[in-house]
Amino acid sequence: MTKPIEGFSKLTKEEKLDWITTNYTENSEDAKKILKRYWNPDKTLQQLHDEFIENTLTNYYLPFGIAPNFLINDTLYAIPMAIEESSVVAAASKAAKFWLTRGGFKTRVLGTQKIGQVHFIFQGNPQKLSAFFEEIKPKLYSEAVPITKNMEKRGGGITEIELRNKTKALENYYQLHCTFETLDAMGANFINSCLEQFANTLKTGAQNFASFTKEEKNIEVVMAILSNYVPNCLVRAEVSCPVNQLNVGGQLSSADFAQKMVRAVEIAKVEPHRAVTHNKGIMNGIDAVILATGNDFRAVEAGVHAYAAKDGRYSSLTHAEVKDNTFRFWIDVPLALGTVGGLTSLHPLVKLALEILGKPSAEELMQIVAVAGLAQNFAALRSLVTTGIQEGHMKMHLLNILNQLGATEAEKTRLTEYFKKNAATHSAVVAAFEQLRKS
Ligand SMILES: CC(C)(COP(=O)([O-])OP(=O)([O-])OC[C@H]1O[C@@H](n2cnc3c(N)ncnc32)[C@H](O)[C@@H]1OP(=O)([O-])[O-])[C@@H](O)C(=O)NCCC(=O)NCCSC(=O)C[C@@](C)(O)CC(=O)[O-]
Ligand SMILES: NC(=O)C1=CN([C@@H]2O[C@H](COP(=O)(O)OP(=O)(O)OC[C@H]3O[C@@H](n4cnc5c(N)ncnc54)[C@H](O)[C@@H]3O)[C@@H](O)[C@H]2O)C=CC1
Repeated sequence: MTKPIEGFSKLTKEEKLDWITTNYTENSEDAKKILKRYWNPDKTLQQLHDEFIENTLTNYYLPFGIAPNFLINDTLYAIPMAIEESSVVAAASKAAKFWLTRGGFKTRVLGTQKIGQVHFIFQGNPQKLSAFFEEIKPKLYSEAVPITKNMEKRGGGITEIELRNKTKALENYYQLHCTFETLDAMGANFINSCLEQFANTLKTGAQNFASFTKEEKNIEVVMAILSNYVPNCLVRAEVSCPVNQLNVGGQLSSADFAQKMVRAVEIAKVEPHRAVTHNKGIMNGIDAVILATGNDFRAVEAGVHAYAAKDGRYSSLTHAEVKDNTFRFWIDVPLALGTVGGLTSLHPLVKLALEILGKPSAEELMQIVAVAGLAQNFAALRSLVTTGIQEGHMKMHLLNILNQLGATEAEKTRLTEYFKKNAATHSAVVAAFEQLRKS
């Protein structure tokens, strides 16, 4: 059995490779070859990537693709997407092309408020705590000035600090609930630094607050951390057109298609099992742009799903209606994004993705990302209510299956042709491949 290792973090990269491949793989030399194949020959670039995280062994590639033809507020964008799943980029591109001739996407930022909290335990009189809070509130701001002064110069900073009594939820639990404007930064580090300063001011201030008893002076700060639930850092993206312009081909009339789209959204609104998949489809688009632009997809995912459940039941992030013969389809989504900070100026591909997008501000990026989510949902629903999802998805997935089977280039060409006219299920692809090899 492999023994635990002390000091792994201190080993060199080669030593780490030796240890992991010797102890956890069947063929150490083969495993090392795989890991090293992904090293970048440019040593400086490789070192940059090594230093993004800890204990780096190699790089993990994701395809970086482009979905063109996105008309957003009358500007044409080509949207970079980093994702492993086939058909997502094609679906986004198809939806962009569809709406290009129908007025494009309209977007607006509904808010940019970020949130952070100092969670603390206070055993004592709540009125005295309120009086104490009013007294130290100016100090909370002033002692944070070394952290906030540059952000304030840019027009951002701390926007509010509130004392919240949470003792009904948990005995003696209070919080400083704080809001921030972090402009083009996602803001995690800025907010956390401010919160840790607030925590110090709070604890020190309590020790010196004359009307507190000895016990009341001992405020216990449990933690100080930003919240990834940002319902007021919100963006709306929408499309609309007269129903008779919704011609999607096939048997379905434009009116029936519009009606089915609305029904599909209504089902996702009331049925959590469907809502989760519906929103997964939206996140196909959102995450891909978040990754390509070096943003924090875990933060976005956590916040988006909390928002989808804000009314007490997990529900659709998109909405659809037919009113006065107009089909309208829109999304409201919370997105705390950065176009400065984090990886944005470090990762060469991230910098390039932002350049392709016209070096957007964080607000502009919020709008682009929301559009990617909406487009993805439109494409998926369009397939679901017409041909079914498998036709298009399997068409795109075909090459993955053929690669798994070890098909040659000539075999891939023959089989791609064949599956233009035949339904591509996994078993059908395997059968056609085997047949081709026999013939
Ligand atoms: C897959 C398509 C686009 C095929 O659609 P199609 O009609 O067969 O495509 P087409 O060959 O007629 O081409 C039309 C346009 O689609 C795009 N397109 C088409 N093919 C490509 C390609 N190879 N590479 C790049 N772009 C492509 C491209 O914009 C192209 O225009 P052009 O470039 O020719 O001017 C369509 O069937 C579709 O949109 N399907 C939906 C796919 C989807 O949603 N995939 C996500 C994965 S499934 C999932 O995870 C989520 C889900 C579905 O469960 C969510 C939910 O349930 O709500
Ligand atoms: N729970 C979470 O989501 C957490 C996330 N993180 C990570 O924190 C990182 C993001 O933190 P940030 O503070 O955004 O990045 P950061 O620490 O790189 O800071 C960005 C800084 O850029 C400066 N700046 C320059 N021009 C600006 C402009 N126009 N607008 C605003 N600021 C400008 C500001 O000083 C700002 O604080 C991400 O990598 C994220 O993964 C870290 C801790 C927790």
